[in-house]
Amino acid sequence: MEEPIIQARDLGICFAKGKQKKGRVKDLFVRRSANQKGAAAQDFWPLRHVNFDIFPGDAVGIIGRNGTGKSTLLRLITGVLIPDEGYVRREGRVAPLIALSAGFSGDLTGRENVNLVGALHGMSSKEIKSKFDEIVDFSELEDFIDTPVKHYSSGMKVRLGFGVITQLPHPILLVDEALAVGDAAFKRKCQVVIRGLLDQGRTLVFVSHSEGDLKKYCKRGIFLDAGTVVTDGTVQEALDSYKEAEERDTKRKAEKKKRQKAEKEAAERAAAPVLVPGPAEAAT
Ligand SMILES: Nc1ncnc2c1ncn2[C@@H]1O[C@H](COP(=O)(O)OP(=O)(O)OP(=O)(O)O)[C@@H](O)[C@H]1O
Repeated sequence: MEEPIIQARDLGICFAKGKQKKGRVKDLFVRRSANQKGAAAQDFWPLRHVNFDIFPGDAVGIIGRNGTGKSTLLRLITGVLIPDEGYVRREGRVAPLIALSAGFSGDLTGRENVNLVGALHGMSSKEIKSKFDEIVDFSELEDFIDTPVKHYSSGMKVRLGFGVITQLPHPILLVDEALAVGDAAFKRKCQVVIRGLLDQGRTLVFVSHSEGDLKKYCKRGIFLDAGTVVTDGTVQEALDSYKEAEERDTKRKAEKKKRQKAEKEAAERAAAPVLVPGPAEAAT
């Protein structure tokens, strides 16, 4: 049987509310389990007991409401975050487009960032040189390639990030909402590139709120809710499950509002003074 390229088992991560997650490198030396942490009351688990297998060539959409741990899951897959429970195992390197800027340094120019990010992801200077024109051409930043990235718009950063990251030869591509900021022409170009990578047998894990994009790229969908996998099936099944959860939630909220309104009205009625007719009124 084929081996998974990404495997998550009982995966969980704990954050402290109001605090930034502990640093990765420090964490390698000071490793404490979630249960041993001090401010347990402040701890929360955006993801817990998450299990899945992703196979080479899969294109998987990660679906879920805001704050349900989709980006956190991608960060766990890349190894930027370390789980507090369970594990996520990767067979092969990851090309991550998980932040708008793809890890760029604002003070460096586009050109310097291409060299830096390419090198950080393991490209040799010869490889970067050979891909450079294609990256600049794709991102349409010829006139701005020597401008510091901090002066780029979010769309420009994503274009350059997409250009660099999709040139990496790594078998796993992670994309987090990167297409959301692009205009229609950019989206069309991305579609061609992503299709090409999938045709080469790359594996895609794709976070998006766009049903259209999810259906365009992914056959499979994982719906995350309340920190865990609720549905792992076709992208349509995961989307249906997501919509059902949304409808249930909207209904629950409406019912709660109605109940609160009724309770408030009843309390107001109970507190209102009872008007007793005076003797003159009573005589008429
Ligand atoms: N580094 C961090 N430190 C502490 N809490 C964090 C950290 N990163 C994310 N969180 C919290 O973890 C939860 C999950 O966040 P995450 O960004 O993974 O959600 P998401 O599903 O990607 O949301 P969205 O759809 O809005 O992008 C949120 O409550 C968020 O505030």
